[in-house]
Formats: sequence, C-alpha cells, structure tokens
Amino acid sequence: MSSDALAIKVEGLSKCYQIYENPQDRLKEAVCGPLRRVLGLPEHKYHRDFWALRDVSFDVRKGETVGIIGHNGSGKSTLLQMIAGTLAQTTGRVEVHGRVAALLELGSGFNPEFTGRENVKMYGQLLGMTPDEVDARYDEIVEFSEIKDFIDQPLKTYSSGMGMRLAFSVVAHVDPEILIVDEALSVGDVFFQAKCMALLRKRMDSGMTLLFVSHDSGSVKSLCSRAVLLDHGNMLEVGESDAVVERYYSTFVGRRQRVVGRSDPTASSVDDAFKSIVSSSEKAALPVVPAAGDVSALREYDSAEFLECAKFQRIQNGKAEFVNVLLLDAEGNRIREVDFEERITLRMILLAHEDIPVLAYGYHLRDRNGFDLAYSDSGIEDQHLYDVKAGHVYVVDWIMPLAFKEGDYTISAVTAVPLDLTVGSVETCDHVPIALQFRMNRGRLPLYGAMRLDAALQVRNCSEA
Ligand SMILES: Nc1ncnc2c1ncn2[C@@H]1O[C@H](COP(=O)(O)OP(=O)(O)OP(=O)(O)O)[C@@H](O)[C@H]1O
Repeated sequence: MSSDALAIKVEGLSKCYQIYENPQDRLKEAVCGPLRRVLGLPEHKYHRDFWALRDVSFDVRKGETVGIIGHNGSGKSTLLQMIAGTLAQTTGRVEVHGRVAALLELGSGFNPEFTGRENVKMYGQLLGMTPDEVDARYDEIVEFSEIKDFIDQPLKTYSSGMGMRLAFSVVAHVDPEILIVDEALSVGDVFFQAKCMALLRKRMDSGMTLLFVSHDSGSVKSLCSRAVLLDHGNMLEVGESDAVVERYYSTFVGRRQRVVGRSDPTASSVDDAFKSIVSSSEKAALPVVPAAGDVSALREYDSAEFLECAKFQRIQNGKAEFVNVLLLDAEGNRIREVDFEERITLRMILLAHEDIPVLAYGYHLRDRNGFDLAYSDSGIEDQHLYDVKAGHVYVVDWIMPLAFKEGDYTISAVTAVPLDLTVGSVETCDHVPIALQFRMNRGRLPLYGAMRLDAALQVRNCSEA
C-alpha cells in the first residue's frame, strides 16, 4: 500500500512491563544490577517480564474506521497509547501519517484545579490548535458538551461523565485527521452517545481516520469496516468487523459467562419463583401480571433460546434478572418473524433475587448494524415496578405494532434500580444486549426508510374555491 493511502502502520509492536513483587526488588535491581556487572558476577533478575502486547502488526488506511476489541486486560489501551505516542514500545514500530488527536483516559490532559473554560483552552492547544483557533471553536465545543452552566466551575467538581463530555467535545472539534478514542463512547447517557456517534460519522464522512476501542461490539460493527481482536496481548484476528466480532463472541462468550455468573438460573429457582408469582401490586400498575392460575401459561415458553442469546456481554449484579424475553403474536404464540405492522407482545419475565423498592426496565430495538431504532423504558412509560419482592416473578408485556423495513433486528433488555433519572444514573441489575432476534417481513409495498411512523393523513386541495 502506498504511504499516501496509509494512516497508521503498526509493525511487530510489543510492550513488556517489568513486574516487581515488592518495591524493594526494584531498588535491589537498580543498585545490585550495576554492582554485579562491575564485579563481573552473573546477572540476577529481580523482576518478571509481563508482555502486555506481543508482536502486533496491522495497517489502517486513510479514512478507514478500525475497532479494537478484546476482553479486559487484552492490551487494547496499551496498543492505542503506543499509537498515540503516549507510551513507548519495547519492540516494533508505529508509523502515523496525519494530525492525531487521542481521547485515551477520560479527561487526561485536563487539570482538575482549573475551570472547564480554562481546560478547554489548554487542552485545545495541547491538541495542536492555536489560541485563536480555540477561541473560534469555543462556543461550539461548550454547546456540544451540554455543560455550559458549569463551565466556570473547577473541573474537580465535575462528575466523570461531565469531564468526558468536555474532553470528547474538545477532541472532536480539533478536526483531527486521525482520531483515537478509548472506550469514551460507552460513558454518558444514550443521547450524548448518539450525538458523539453523529459527530464521528460527520467527521468520518469528511475523511477522518478513526481507531477506537469499545466493549460494545454493536458500535464496532456499525461504525467500523475492520476490527482487530486482541487476546492476552496477542492479535488473534484482523479483518472485516462483522467476522472479527463473530470470532470475539465465539471465543469469549464462554469465559465471560463464567465471570458474570448467575445468567443461567437453575430450573428449581425459577420453578420456586413461578410458584410464588405475584398478583398486581397497586402501585405497580403493570401492563400484565398473570395471576397464580396463569403459571402454566408462562412455563410453556421455553427459556433456552433466550438464555443462549443472553450469553453475549450480559452484565448482572444478582439483584434481579430476566428469565425469559420473547415475542408473541396476538394469540400468544411465540414468533420469530413479524409481519409488517403486526401488533406483537414483547414479553419480559423478570425474577427478583432481593427486595427492591423501585425497579426500572426497558428495551432497545436495534437493526443488524447495532443502530438503535426504538427505545423505551418504565421511566418513559411511567410504569416502574414498585415494592419488588425477593423470589417473585414479574411479567411485563409491551404490546405494540412494529413497522420496520424488511430485515433482521435484535432487542436488548435492561432492568435497573433508578438512582437519578435526570442524569440517566441507574444501578444495572441485568443488561442483556441481545435478548432476542427477529425477522421483519416485507409489507405490501417496499419501504424506502428504516420504519413507517403511524401518521394520520390529512390532504386538502388548497386551490379549490
Ligand atoms: N503500567 C503497567 N504495569 C504493569 N502492567 C500493566 C501496566 N499497564 C497495563 N498493564 C497490564 O497490561 C495488560 C493490558 O492492559 P490494557 O489496559 O492495555 O488492557 P485493555 O485491553 O485496555 O483492558 P480494559 O478493557 O480492561 O481496559 C493488563 O494485564 C494490565 O494489567
């Protein structure tokens, strides 16, 4: 590939850390090492070598978007830091062609003692803008960050989410040719994330190269044409993002599942819970809570399919979990294909493991690229579950028509204890990124958009007398 077309070239890149069991060993090595050499004694190692990254090579073309994925500690941040030039490699080479901006650790480059305003000015200059350029962009940066009211407060008073918003705003507005982002997009509420995505897409459309780390393989699939998969510092695969993400699922789902634990409720615990199924609490006003007599109806839906889907990147804290999430037609039959505009029931069956005063739940409906097409939660619907009891099962039915373009879709399910909904702060009890998949059939006529909105049409001929 000609160097004109190349944005980043990584060749045989490795990083070795020296690990000392205790601080004295570091001192011993510093003092005794040279002494032993002077005395002609054989070398003695007081540390062990730990290879955080080993012999990684790949190219990134100009204008390309490449995602770095891998489990915790696989070397993603180490790789980005070496490409950004903030960490020295042990061996190997990195070539970077173009003006780089990196958002590595949240707020790195910020000084906590200075105000937001001062930090924007300093950080902008650190990223290569002149003071005049920063001034010209200042309003836009602050507007994007949505923290205008706090801009003259010291940064140390900001939450980490606020710091991230400001850092992302500055970095994204310096017009880098190459942007390196580490995990930052996973912080912040869904609206800010959507704004970040939209800004990134705009920059990418104008030719920016993006290299980014994410645990959210949905965004890797939707944003990146290619991806790099790391495992214990080794590069397992580089290639088209769809294929690499698939490999990531198949390689790590099993391991992750064991770490996460509790995503495979034992039959007996579910049985017990079904036996004690709750009747509608007055405060809860649930859309549907089957009475005790309906328990058998619930059990006729096998949960194996859900549990298989739910293995992917599930996060649980053990307080409450989904035991099944499924789509039903008007007759209550389980469906995996939905006709255009069909009125379906998205049923979520939740099992509480602890008493919880208020429990929220919600879903995302995503297309095959991981784009969020629809979302709602019990806050929006004003239907939280109140006074949730340990061992009880709650059934939530979302009854709605679906009118999306023909294709494949996924639905994620989340249940959480709301903390401060004005800033989207929750304690996640169970987050199932892929709770179910379904196919939407084509309607009577082709749809030239993602979905049809339910509109009441009014047509008038304004020329008639
Ligand atoms: N300064 C350091 N000294 C010793 N080991 C380190 C140092 N920095 C990172 N490591 C180790 O190197 C490995 C790779 O770390 P790195 O942060 O790159 O992983 P990661 O894939 O970004 O992880 P995560 O997804 O958790 O952010 C980890 O095992 C980490 O503990």
